[in-house]
Amino acid sequence: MDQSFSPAIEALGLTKRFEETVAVAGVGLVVGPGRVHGMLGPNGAGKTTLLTMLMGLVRPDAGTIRILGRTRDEFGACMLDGVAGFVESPRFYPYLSGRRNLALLAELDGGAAASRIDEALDLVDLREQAGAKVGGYSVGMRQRLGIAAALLRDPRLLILDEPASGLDPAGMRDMRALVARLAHDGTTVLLSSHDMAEVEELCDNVTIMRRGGVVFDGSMGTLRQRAPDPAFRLATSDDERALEVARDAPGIAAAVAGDELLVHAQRDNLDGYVIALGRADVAVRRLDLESSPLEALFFALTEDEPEESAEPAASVPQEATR
Ligand SMILES: Nc1ncnc2c1ncn2[C@@H]1O[C@H](COP(=O)(O)OP(=O)(O)OP(=O)(O)O)[C@@H](O)[C@H]1O
Repeated sequence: MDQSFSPAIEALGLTKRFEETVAVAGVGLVVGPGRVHGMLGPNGAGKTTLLTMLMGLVRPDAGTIRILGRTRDEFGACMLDGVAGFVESPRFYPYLSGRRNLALLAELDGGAAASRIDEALDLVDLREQAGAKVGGYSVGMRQRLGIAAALLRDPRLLILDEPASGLDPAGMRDMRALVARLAHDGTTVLLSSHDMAEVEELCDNVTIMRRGGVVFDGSMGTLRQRAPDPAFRLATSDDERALEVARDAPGIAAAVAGDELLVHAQRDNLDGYVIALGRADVAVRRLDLESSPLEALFFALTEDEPEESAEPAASVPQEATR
C-alpha cells in the first residue's frame, strides 16, 4: 500500500475503564496523513485518556490502534518511532536551561536528535531564551519548549494535549501559528482542546467527545452544515413591540430571556430585523453575539439532558476522515 495515503492514526473500538468509570467507550478514530485533527469535548469527556492510549502510554482494555500503519507490537523496541507530543503539560527540570533540558532528552532519544536542537528552538521561537532556566519560563514558553522537545524526534505525527491551555491571548496566537506552520510543513497533528474557536481555526477534521463516546466525527465543513443559526442577545426600548416585529420578520426566532431578548437568526435576516425595528420606532440598545453557530452546536452535542441516563454515548464515527 502507498504509505503516504495510509492513515496516520487508525483506532477501532478503544475502551478504557478506571474502576467504575468508563473513560473511553468503544471509540473509533481515523486521522489522515498531513491533517490537523481536533479532539474536542468538555472536562472529563475522555480526550486525555484517548491520547495517552494513542501515544502508547496506557494500554486500552479493548480495541486496536494502528499508528503510522503499525500496531504497538510492530513498533517493537523503537517505541512509536515517528510519533511525538505531550499529554497534560510537558515536564522539564526547572533548574536547568531550556537547551540543557532538550540536550538531555536528545541523549535519551539518541540518533540525530541532538543535531536538531537549534532547529527545534528556532521553530518554536525560543532560541534567544534557550540559555535561561526553565523555572523562569512563562506557561507559553514551557508549552513551546514541549513542542520543541517533540520536534527533536522529527515526528510525522504530533499529538498535543491542549497545547494552548493556560496561555494568554498572545501566547495562544503564537501557539496556533506554530501548529499551523508544522501542519503546513507536512506533520500530521492531533490536538485536544476545549475551545471550538481554536479547533475551527486550526483543524481540518474534528472528533467531539462526550462521556467517553463520540458524538461527532467528521470535517469542519460537515460540522458547519449541521450548526444552527447563531444566537444574539438583544436589548431594545420596547421588547413587546420587538417580539411582534419578530413574528413578521423572515428567518427570525425571538424569545424573552431575562430582561433581554434572545434572537436566533442568520446575519442577513438579522439585518432585516434590525431595520424593521427602526421602522417600528423600536430602538436597539444592545446587540451581542451570544454563541457562534459552532459553539451552539458544541453545547447542544455535549451538554447533558436532565433526564438522560449516565451510560456513555455510543461511538461510531459518522464520517471517516481521509
Ligand atoms: N488515572 C485515572 N484514574 C481514575 N479515573 C480517571 C483516570 N484518568 C481519567 N479518569 C477519569 O476518566 C474520565 C475521562 O478523563 P479524561 O482526563 O480522559 O477527560 P478529558 O476529556 O481529557 O478531560 P479534561 O478536559 O478535564 O482534561 C474522567 O471521568 C476522569 O475522572
